[in-house]
Amino acid sequence: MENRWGRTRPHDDRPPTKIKDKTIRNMYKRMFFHVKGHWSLLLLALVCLIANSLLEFVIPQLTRYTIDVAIPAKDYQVLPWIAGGVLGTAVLLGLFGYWSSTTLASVGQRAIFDLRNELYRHLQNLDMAYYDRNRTGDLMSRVTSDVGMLQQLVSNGMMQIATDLFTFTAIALYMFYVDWQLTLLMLATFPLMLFTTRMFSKRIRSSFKTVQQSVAEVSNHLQDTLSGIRVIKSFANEDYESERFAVRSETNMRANLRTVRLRAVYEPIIDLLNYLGMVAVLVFGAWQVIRGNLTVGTIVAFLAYLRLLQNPIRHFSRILNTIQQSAAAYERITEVLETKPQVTEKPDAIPLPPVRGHIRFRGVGFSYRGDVQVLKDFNLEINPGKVTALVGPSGAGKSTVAHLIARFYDPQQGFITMDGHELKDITLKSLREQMGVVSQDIVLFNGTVRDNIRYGKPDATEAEIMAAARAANAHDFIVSFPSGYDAEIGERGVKLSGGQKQRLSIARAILKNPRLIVLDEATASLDTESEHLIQDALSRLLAGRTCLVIAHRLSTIQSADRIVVLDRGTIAESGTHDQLLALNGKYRRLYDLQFPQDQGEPNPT
Ligand SMILES: Nc1ncnc2c1ncn2[C@@H]1O[C@H](COP(=O)(O)OP(=O)(O)OP(=O)(O)O)[C@@H](O)[C@H]1O
Repeated sequence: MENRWGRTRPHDDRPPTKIKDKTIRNMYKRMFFHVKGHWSLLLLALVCLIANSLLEFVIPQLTRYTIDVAIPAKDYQVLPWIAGGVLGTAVLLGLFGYWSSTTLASVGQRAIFDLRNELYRHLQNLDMAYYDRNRTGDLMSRVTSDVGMLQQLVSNGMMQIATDLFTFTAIALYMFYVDWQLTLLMLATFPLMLFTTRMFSKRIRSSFKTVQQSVAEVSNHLQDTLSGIRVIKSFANEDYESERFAVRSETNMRANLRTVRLRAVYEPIIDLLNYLGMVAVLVFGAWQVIRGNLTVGTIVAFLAYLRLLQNPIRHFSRILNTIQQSAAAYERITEVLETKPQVTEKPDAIPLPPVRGHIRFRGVGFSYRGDVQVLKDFNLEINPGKVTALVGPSGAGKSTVAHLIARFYDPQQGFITMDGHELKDITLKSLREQMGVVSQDIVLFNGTVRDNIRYGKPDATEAEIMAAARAANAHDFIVSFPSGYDAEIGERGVKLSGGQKQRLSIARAILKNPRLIVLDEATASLDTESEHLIQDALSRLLAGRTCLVIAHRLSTIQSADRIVVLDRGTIAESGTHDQLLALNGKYRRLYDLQFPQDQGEPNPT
């Protein structure tokens, strides 16, 4: 299934997709669903917020009492009580405020913790085709900055709306009770505020989506260029890359400026409408006081309540930003979460019994993107305990065969069996656990040498780790490091030479001790010494197992039990080295190309 959101386009000038109100509703549902384990905390926060709203009533009432009762009655005794009442209320407001914000923050953090982990788990389970379509930087920004946006929503926006509604209704009802005419007059500005808010919210929301997309572009660029910094330096392209980065940063800056401009217009309009409400209360209220219908204290209290009533609207403009930002982020997160992996396990998939390694491809047809057929009616048998080598020109489909065995992709036609079980019928874990893949693209993780060797068997003992390192001819160079097995290797093993990295990856595979080995041979040429050590390590790795060797150089596979020559997705020839040479076909031509000096004579090495 093609993910319509999957690909991000650099320099995308198209207007951002509009976020629907439904997205916001779903987001709220989802965030509440995520905090459902923490209802008690949420309830506590709600109680504190309601207490806060109720306490807001107290100070204006005390003010009204002072002006209307205490001052005319010259009641000195009551003043310390009023002072105490105001200060006490302020202290309580502070306490409830503290409790509500800390509880909300902890609910928010937990909801985000769950969501981020779910997202990461989902990403881990998506298939390779998904990673072919999507860029790493973009996915990274979804797990980091987009999830962070939602955090804002959970801890600031979500409950604030509930309490604002509560405060608003309580105060409005009270004011109606005291003076309905004044209240109606005051509320006349609110429809205008709502209309303005709605009008701006749409624009702000879509401009936030542009901001998020531009963050993803920046992140993509960073990921590509920082991990490929060697290439950039070797081409002396630092300035060129800096310029390309500046272009992406500029898109981000412009998108941010647009949102700032929108808010800069929106907020003063709301303030103006607020003042309009105040003018109405002041003028109409004063007129009522002059006519003797209202007391001065009531007007003062009314003005204080007006501020409280307007607070939710003012908050709303701030929360609006958070909501818009989070909705944009939420949409990008759900795009990932709703993507179903194409390579899935059947509900009744069985674990593969201890593998012998009898692999059969039957009428397999495969293409990566549906346009170019990489394998066509492909039939291959790999015998257990034997070394089968795949050779052929670049792009013939050799690595694809290995990808299909590991079930990184599923074929569109035909089927593949392992010891008689169709791959689709067995669990992915049991298949991959019994395979060792040693690839030309060696990935070592940041950590110590020991951590990297142990990756295939996390519970390995020290003795097992060292035995594997010895078998891979890696022990000697490891102990020559000042901290030996505890030596930290940099990101992707940059502190090691190419040959050392290969030997570590062989040690990792030897320790895992799989029955089936897929060896995607390195094309990089190494010095003779290193080459010899690696070949020696490999022969130990392959001994007694079922092996599929994807060979780029023919020198290393001449002793294979069977050599299969691939050409444009089909098998052109197969047999032993000598049989194939005698056939005088494609293998012979490949061989003569690589060893022009021994025309006709098999190379004994
Ligand atoms: N992830 C992918 N998405 C799309 N097309 C791909 C992908 N991987 C490989 N291909 C295409 O499939 C074809 C076979 O590729 P494959 O890597 O299997 O060839 P190969 O024989 O291993 O080549 P080489 O010897 O150069 O590694 C090539 O045309 C390649 O461009």
